[in-house]
Amino acid sequence: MLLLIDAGNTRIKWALVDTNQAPQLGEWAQFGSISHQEFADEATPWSGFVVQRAVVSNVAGSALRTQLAESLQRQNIPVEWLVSQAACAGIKNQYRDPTQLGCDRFATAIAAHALFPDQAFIVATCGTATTIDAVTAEGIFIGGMIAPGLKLMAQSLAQNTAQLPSVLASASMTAHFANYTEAAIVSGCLAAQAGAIELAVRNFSAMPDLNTAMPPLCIVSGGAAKYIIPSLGIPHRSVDNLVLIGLQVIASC
Ligand SMILES: Nc1ncnc2c1ncn2[C@@H]1O[C@H](COP(=O)(O)OP(=O)(O)O)[C@@H](O)[C@H]1O
Ligand SMILES: CC(C)(COP(=O)(O)O)[C@@H](O)C(=O)NCCC(=O)O
Ligand SMILES: [K+]
Repeated sequence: MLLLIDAGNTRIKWALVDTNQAPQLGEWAQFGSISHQEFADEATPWSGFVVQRAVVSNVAGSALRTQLAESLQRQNIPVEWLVSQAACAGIKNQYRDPTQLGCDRFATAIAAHALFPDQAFIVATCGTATTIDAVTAEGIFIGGMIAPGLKLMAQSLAQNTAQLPSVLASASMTAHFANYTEAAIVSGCLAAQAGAIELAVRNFSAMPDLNTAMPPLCIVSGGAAKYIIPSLGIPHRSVDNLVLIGLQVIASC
């Protein structure tokens, strides 16, 4: 089995790929996610399987990297740590320093380019942070935007004001003119998230040298996507676990 791990700043997503079955992208034998705390408490849901190698995207810092390295070493699983590069799997990374690009964003772009070849797209990953990245039909990663994630936005209001409570979104809530505080907070955060995504698509569509007749796709992923999508007023595709799909592409290179 090939183990794919996407260690984000809130959750660790994982998937097991049975490479003997020549699976399609996203066709996994097992997959799931655990919190950092669950992982710290020794939860390794992949440990019941025979794993030949692991490919890991870690953007959650060196302490988690050490925990992951030690855990995988205890299980005798060799690890390949993803580092963003200038080019890989059809993506040309135009970050000023290519290695500075979050490897989760790099893997996400690789995944979306593999799933939607010859398509320009904006890919929004709504996680701890919300990243919104632009990739041309030729696979050029132009660059992107980083904003606080939905939960971070709402928490920052609660932590930095005297009267605002801590609230979480629910999938039934959308950005609207709310008439009570909790809904007004969620609405404002949803409007900021959805508005940023819509602005990115609008601006990317207006770029003169996109040289494609097709308008860019809008692809949305990440743990908070289900809360933000109902407020999106533009055509979009919801695709989960793009980082893991990107790791699956990279592992097969
Ligand atoms: N009920 C909720 N309300 C708002 N945001 C939520 C809620 N549940 C999950 N989230 C969002 O999903 C994020 C986790 O999604 P994930 O893509 O796994 O993040 P990461 O990759 O940064 O670890 C949380 O940080 C939070 O922003
Ligand atoms: C922006 C991120 C924190 C997003 O991580 P996540 O929200 O998935 O935990 C991560 O992509 C990152 O650490 N990037 C490095 C800086 C950059 O991409 O420019
Ligand atoms: K992420």
